[in-house]
Formats: sequence, C-alpha cells, structure tokens
Amino acid sequence: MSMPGPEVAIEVEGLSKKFGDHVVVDNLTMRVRKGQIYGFLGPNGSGKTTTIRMLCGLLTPDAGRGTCLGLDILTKAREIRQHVGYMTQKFSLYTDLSVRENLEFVARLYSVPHPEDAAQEAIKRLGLEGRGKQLAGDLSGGWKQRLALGACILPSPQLLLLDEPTAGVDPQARREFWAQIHDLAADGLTVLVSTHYMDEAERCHEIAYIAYGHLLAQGTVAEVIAGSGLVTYVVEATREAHTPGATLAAIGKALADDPAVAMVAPFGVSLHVSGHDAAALEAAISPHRTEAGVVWRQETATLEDVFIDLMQRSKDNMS
Ligand SMILES: Nc1ncnc2c1ncn2[C@@H]1O[C@H](COP(=O)(O)OP(=O)(O)OP(=O)(O)O)[C@@H](O)[C@H]1O
Repeated sequence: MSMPGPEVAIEVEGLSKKFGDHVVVDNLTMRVRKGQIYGFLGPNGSGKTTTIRMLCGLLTPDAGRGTCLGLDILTKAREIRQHVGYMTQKFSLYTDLSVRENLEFVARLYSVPHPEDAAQEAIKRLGLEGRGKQLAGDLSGGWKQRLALGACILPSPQLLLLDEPTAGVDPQARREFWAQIHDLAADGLTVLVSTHYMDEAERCHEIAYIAYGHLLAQGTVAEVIAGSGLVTYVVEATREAHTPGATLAAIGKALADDPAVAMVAPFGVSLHVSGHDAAALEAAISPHRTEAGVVWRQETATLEDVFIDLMQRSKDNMS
C-alpha cells in the first residue's frame, strides 16, 4: 500500500477481526478523505462499531493494515487516539454541573490552554450563549446533543466518531446539529458516523453498508442506489379508492411471493414494489396495473429500499 496523500484521513486494507470463532469484520478495505462525513450503516451486530474502532486504533485488527491521520493503526494507536473525539449515544457529561462548568472541566481534563476562554469560545460557536449557567441536566435533548458535541470538539480532534448522534432528537434540532457537523467538516474535521437512520445517512458525504462483517456497498448515496440495480415501482391508492388499505394489502400479498419481486413495503397510501430484473418485475405487476383505485409509477429506489434489499440478500447468502 502506498503512503496516503495529505487529503486522506483513513486508508485501510484487508482488516479482519474475530471474537472467539465469530468473524465480526472480514477483509475490509476502505478509504476516507479528510473533511469527509462518512456514515456506517447495517443491521444490529453487523460489525459497524468494531470497524470504526479498528479504523482509529481503538481496537487492534487480527489481520490487515492501514493508516489513520497518517499514523499506522497497528503501531501508533495511542497517538491516533489523542486526535479522536468520541460522542456516544449516552449523555456522558455531568448533569449537575452547568454548561460552562462542564466545558471548562473537559478543557482542563484535556489540558486545553486557557480552559475558561476555551469554554466561552465553545459556548459561542455552538450557539449556547445565554445557557452557560443552565444545568446540563435541565437542557432539552437537542441542546444536550449540542453540548456533548461541544465537549467532544474542545480538545480540537482531527477525527470525530458519532454513534447514532441524533437518536430521539426533534427534526429542527437534528437539522441544526447536522449543519454544525457540516461546518466542522468544512474546516477539515473528518467524521465517522454509525447510524440506523436514513435521514442521517443521507446527510453524509459517503456511506458504507456493512452486513455480517462484509462491506456490501460504499459511495455517495446516489452511487449506492445506482449500484444496487434495484428497480422500484410505487403503487398509490387514489382518492377514489374506497378501501385504500385493503386494496394495497391485496396487491402486496399477491406480489410478495412472486420470484421477480425482491420486496414489498407499505408507505402510507402507497406500496413500494422492488426487484432486480426489470422485465420480470414489469410482468409481475402487469396484472395489477388495471386495478381500480390505484396508480402505478416507476421511481428511483430509496436508500431504505436498497438497504433492506442488501440485508435480505446477505442474510440469504449466510443461511
Ligand atoms: N469485545 C467483544 N467481545 C466479543 N464479542 C464482541 C465484542 N465486541 C463486539 N462483539 C460482537 O461482534 C459483533 C459485532 O458487534 P458491533 O458492535 O461491531 O456491531 P454493530 O454493527 O455496531 O451493532 P449495533 O448496530 O447493534 O451497534 C456482535 O455480534 C457483538 O456481539
């Protein structure tokens, strides 16, 4: 493997990890550019956290090699860790200390010069002005996330790990949180995010889908969707349909076992029907096209369609 250029934050090749006899990550090769927001998706227990931990030296792989922030992940793990900020799902600050006290505490813990000024600067940068004296425990979920992010970036890490960062946060706070992540990335911070949420995935520059230890897809959202080869039709109940739910359910049931249909999923008054062979799928839905009270249209598969399909197929390969 050649030396990574300055624009590369992480470059790894053939990483594998076993716990006992269980291969949790199998032969993973990937590259993350500096300033990139990189999302990791996949079913529970598929190896996302293990992968992220290996990428930044928190866990030693059994096989493979690579660099993170220009440092060897096998021999320089301790140095790498000094440049990594980790925001877990669990709020890990002191609920009975104020916002300012929490930030000053973190600044002192990490020997940040001038901790009081650094805390004040973080308060300003995060739009927490006016909340400095508020107890962290009294903040709403969205503000807590913001404070946790502030604490994470106080020591000026070069790499930020986010574990489902906006679980349980309302849409506006989510949007603001992600705007901040994008600002930080624009300043050169590299961000690895593990998530189960499609909207978080869509906010990443690139994503990787991992299932049962295998990296099944990676790239931008558009590349992952295009690479899936999934053809999707949407059948929607019209206002004239007397029993839209029943009509769609009957179509769904009729199509679910057709070999041309990879999946059928209900979304409100519509169903997504997807498959891999366009002609076979077209033939499967053709008898239902003329049914009363529904309209059919072809659409680009959604990221969720693609992930469910990847998961089902990898499960089939495993069994
Ligand atoms: N230290 C460990 N010792 C033994 N097994 C482990 C250890 N860490 C993880 N595992 C196992 O490895 C597998 C992958 O775990 P990992 O946490 O990487 O998955 P994940 O994709 O992040 O899951 P989730 O979405 O549930 O957080 C799981 O079966 C888990 O139980």
